[in-house]
Amino acid sequence: MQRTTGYLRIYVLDISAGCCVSRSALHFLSPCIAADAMPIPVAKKKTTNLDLSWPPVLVRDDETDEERRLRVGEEAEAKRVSDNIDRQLEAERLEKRKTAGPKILLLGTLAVHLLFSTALTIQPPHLVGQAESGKSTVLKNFQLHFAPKAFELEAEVWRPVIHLNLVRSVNFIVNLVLSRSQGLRDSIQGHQRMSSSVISTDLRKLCIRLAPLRQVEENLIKFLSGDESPRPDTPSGLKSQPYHPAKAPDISIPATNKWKQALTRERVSSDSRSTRSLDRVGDGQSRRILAALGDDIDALWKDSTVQEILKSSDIALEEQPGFFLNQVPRVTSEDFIPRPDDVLKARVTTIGPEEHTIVAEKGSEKAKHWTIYDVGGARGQRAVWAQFFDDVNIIIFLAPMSGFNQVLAEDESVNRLTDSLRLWQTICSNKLLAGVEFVLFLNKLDILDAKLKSGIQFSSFVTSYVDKPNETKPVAKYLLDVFVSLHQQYSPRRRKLHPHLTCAVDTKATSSVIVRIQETILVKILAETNII
Ligand SMILES: Nc1nc2c(ncn2[C@@H]2O[C@H](COP(=O)(O)OP(=O)(O)OP(=O)(O)O)[C@@H](O)[C@H]2O)c(=O)[nH]1
Ligand SMILES: [Mg+2]
Repeated sequence: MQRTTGYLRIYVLDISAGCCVSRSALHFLSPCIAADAMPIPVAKKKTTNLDLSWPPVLVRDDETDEERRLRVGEEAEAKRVSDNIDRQLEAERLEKRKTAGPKILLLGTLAVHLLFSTALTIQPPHLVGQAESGKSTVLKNFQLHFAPKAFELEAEVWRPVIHLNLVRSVNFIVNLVLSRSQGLRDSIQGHQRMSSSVISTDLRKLCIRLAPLRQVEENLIKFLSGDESPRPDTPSGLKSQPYHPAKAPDISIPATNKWKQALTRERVSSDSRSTRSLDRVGDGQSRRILAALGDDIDALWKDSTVQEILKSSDIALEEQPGFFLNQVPRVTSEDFIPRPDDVLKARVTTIGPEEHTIVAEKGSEKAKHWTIYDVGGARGQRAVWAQFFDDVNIIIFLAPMSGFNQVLAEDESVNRLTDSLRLWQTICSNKLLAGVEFVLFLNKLDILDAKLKSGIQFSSFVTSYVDKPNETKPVAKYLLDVFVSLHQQYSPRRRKLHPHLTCAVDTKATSSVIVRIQETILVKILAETNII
């Protein structure tokens, strides 16, 4: 229904027999029905000429006593039904109110990029950019914090994703080693090449023994995308990416979590821990191959030549998403059930906005619904993101501090930290969000720490950081100050900012941050309802 200037126009009207329409809705519609659903002028001031009483009285002049008795009976019944519906609706509304919880929007740099290019018609410098800030990982932390049982039940569903993460890392290394071994062109510019003679026959043989993992990668891709046909690039968005010289490829699975739902159903409908049911679920064969090759995978990762090749190529696989090579025996064992920290480390690129409802399992929040919107980086999804602005209590913005020496995957001329700062400025200055409180996660503190400890100089990339110690604490404090001052400078009006230095894969530390976010939301709600 839509109100146009001076007219009430009904575009969709379907009141079929048995259809539940509340009295208030019928009140509103009755004049239009009487006017054959034609546009009618809406009285601007006086509406008394419209009979809005219920039930609508359509009494014939020649009505007999019997007809009157029937009509009055029908009207009484109609009123009873209508009152019932109203009561039901009110009860539903109250129930919903009881369980309705906060709404949170998770934003990281890439999502904000695209979102604002639509909402404000600003043409951002780069339309594709930085992902991996940790949005989905924070979402998992919320799930673990509020609904640990549900999280644990779902953990097994992540196993094929973790296996795919692992297999892709292995295939990446094998590609790298073989390319050296065969004297193929090294596409990593500016890095020292190793001569083919450095690769021992044993290492070459090890790589050949691991060849079946290519097929495992294909199988897991098909399995997760629900695709039966052997295509390298499935329409579902889960892509078998080409070999990249410096990075093990990510997995992209479309939003809506269909793969998870499908796998959860399979898991629930069978005893998935038995080998028979594993075959039925579909990843049984991949698991058996991985279990058989576990020792070889471990040997590959621990091989000194492999480590040397990675180091000389400036590739720190352990800092890349979806890294499981340091836990090969456990992850490749046939009875592997992922632990919460494995699930947090599992990497799937989010495509499209996802709405997640978490039903709190315990405490004062029990049965409360937390709605969290996790947005990803797909270009085609940008138009729908703006709708998530409505009604959110809090926006969590994630900026990975470890990105100071990295560039965007899709635009190598842009530093990741610069990109985060620009987007933070854009989101802070957005008028639509003037009334929304922001939680800032300066994330990946652990990776920042590892990088600085390995000798990478922060000031070489952030030249304004002069003569200060190359240590985690002062660097993190410096970044925090920069983000806070941008927020102060660009917010349309004063508002609170809740900044945190985080490591989203540390569930304990993140859990205490979530408790603080809970308190923030509570204070905000109380303030809005004038209780404080
Ligand atoms: N070491 C470390 N890894 C992290 C941290 N936060 C996230 N990660 C990892 O970084 C990877 C990317 O995180 P995601 O949560 O998938 O990133 P995202 O922002 O959702 O990325 P898109 O979905 O592509 O937009 C995952 O493998 C996480 O486990 C952190 O604080 N420390
Ligand atoms: Mg994500």
